[in-house]
Amino acid sequence: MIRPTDHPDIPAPRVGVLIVNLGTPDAPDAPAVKRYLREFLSDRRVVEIPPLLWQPILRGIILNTRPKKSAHAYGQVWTNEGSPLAVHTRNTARALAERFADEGVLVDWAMRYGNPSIASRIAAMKQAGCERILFAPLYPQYSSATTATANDALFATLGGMRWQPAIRTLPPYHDDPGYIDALAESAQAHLAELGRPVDALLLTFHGMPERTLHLGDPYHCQCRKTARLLADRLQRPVEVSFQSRFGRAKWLEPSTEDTLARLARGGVKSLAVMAPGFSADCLETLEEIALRGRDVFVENGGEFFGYIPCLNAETRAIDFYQRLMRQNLQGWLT
Ligand SMILES: C=CC1=C(C)c2cc3[nH]c(cc4nc(cc5[nH]c(cc1n2)c(C)c5CCC(=O)O)C(CCC(=O)O)=C4C)c(C)c3C=C
Ligand SMILES: [Fe+2]
Ligand SMILES: [Fe+2]
Repeated sequence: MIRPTDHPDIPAPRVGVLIVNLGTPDAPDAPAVKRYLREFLSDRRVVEIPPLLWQPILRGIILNTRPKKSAHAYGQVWTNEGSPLAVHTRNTARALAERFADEGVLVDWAMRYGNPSIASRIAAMKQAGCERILFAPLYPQYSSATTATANDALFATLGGMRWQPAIRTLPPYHDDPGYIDALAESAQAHLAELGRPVDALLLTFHGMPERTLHLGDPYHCQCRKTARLLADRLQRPVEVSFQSRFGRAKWLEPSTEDTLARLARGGVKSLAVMAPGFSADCLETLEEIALRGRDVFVENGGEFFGYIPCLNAETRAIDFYQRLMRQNLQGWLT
């Protein structure tokens, strides 16, 4: 007979939470951006063109032109602590780790592309005794190009492990009342800080090729639902648009750039813009929207442009994530 006391050296199985974001270059220079873009844009979930057609375009054209341009853009938003996306994701993990410390839950973070990789952090968590892991891609809306590919990378990692941890993956939280509340409170607080009322509020989401919608990707519908719930909660109308168009295919419409120009030309003088599809500020919000988007609005006759930051690692975000993770850890916490 084996009694528990026969094995006093085996530690109790631990629970871990791994929060995941898209990934970002290690430095704001062309070689680092090239490494990052090569990995990101070679993902068949992101660019759904057969590799025999796509790889020559990627390696022959895009990786020879885009890194320099993108490195310049990254340089405009880079901080002393690193890329904004990495800084906010790390700060979120640290703040959540504190909230869960008493319960012995380990909280870590990883990136789908670049560093720290999902494989390296899963290995480290297993090493630290995590036999149960909640894998949490921080994308409010599900998309094949974000949530699904993060899950793919996780399962590829598990494929190489003899003793796998048990896994739960975080579902999208685009319509979670706690998420809508956090967005609404953030919007209200930042709108008040602007010190003046705005004529319109624009919600900009990252774009996707339109065909992904027809192929059944729920992303577009989930963005629309987030927007509708947030408008209801704020009791004000909102505009919705999709940004960051890439390549020649038709992307979801209306585009953010066109919308900024249309609003300004239509007489909107003061505008607030928010990005409820991004958990953290990054190149796409800080450079594309807060800098270039502002220019488009002003060039077309707009006068005042207020950018409302993402939830990042603000206390209201951490409060929400703590509740969300706790719900998804049900039965795993003692
Ligand atoms: C090639 C097509 C792209 C698809 C499809 C796509 C979907 C998608 N992306 C995000 C979130 C982020 N994207 C970010 C950067 C970024 N995105 C693309 C292209 C596609 N994205 C590129 C080429 C880049 C790199 C920057 C550039 O060269 O312009 C980022 C920011 C990363 C950072 O380092 O700050 C995020 C976040 C979502 C949510 C999404 C689909 C729903
Ligand atoms: Fe993107
Ligand atoms: Fe962009």
